[in-house]
Amino acid sequence: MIAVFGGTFDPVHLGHINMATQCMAALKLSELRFIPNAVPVHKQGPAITTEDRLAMLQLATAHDSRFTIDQRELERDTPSYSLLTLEELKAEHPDQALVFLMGMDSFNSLDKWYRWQDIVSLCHIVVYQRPGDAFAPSAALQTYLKQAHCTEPEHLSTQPGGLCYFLPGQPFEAASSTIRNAIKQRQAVEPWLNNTVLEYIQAHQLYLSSSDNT
Ligand SMILES: Nc1ncnc2c1ncn2[C@@H]1O[C@H](COP(=O)(O)OP(=O)(O)OP(=O)(O)O)[C@@H](O)[C@H]1O
Ligand SMILES: O=C(O)c1ccc[n+]([C@@H]2O[C@H](COP(=O)([O-])O)[C@@H](O)[C@H]2O)c1
Repeated sequence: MIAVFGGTFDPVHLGHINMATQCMAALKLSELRFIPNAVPVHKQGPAITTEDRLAMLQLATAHDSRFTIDQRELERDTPSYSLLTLEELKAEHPDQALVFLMGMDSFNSLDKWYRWQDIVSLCHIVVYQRPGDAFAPSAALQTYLKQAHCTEPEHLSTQPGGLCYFLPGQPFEAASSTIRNAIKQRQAVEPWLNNTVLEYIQAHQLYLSSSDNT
């Protein structure tokens, strides 16, 4: 199975690392690829440089060699459509099932993604709970779930894509936008960040400027 975790990671936080860790355990993965995007489709562009986002992702994932970083979206200057990335991965690994990990807020808006129905047939979707984001599928997502909902993670490796699994686990309250705002207001952000990421943010004075996006 090829499992990927796409995000803006601006910055990567412990909520991301928590869900990635839970996903690796539940799906018995030998690798989970973080895929930082370059040009987010549905939100403002990152507040900091690609180099800084990538450096923090490297620091936050360094403790586990099963976490890898796939930089392909950073090399494109067009919108970071997940379908393109998944199609490339499928072409590279035609015999492997594909898994895309996301939080509940992403799942609730999945039917707004570019060619979402092609995405959900190409890969399995694995969803993690997020505090403040209740399960709220649209009618289109409910229809998808009628045939896609899967309760056994073992089933994911038995077919190439098309299933949706809700990963159990403790929700973790953290959001990159909250962290960026807190830093700008000189408030504490320690509970949400890996120590090395916090040190990097402080050393490079990230997210302090009022010109940074929030
Ligand atoms: N605390 C969390 N719990 C569950 N899922 C999360 C959490 N934080 C992020 N995610 C999920 O991780 C993916 C990447 O998230 P992203 O990098 O945009 O971080 P974010 O915290 O949502 O950022 P922002 O606050 O700027 O919107 C998304 O699918 C999102 O739903
Ligand atoms: O392909 C799309 O239309 C699409 C729309 C919204 C989000 N995504 C992807 O979903 C992942 C999480 O997005 P975000 O905005 O929460 O960082 C990230 O990999 C995005 O590129 C993809």
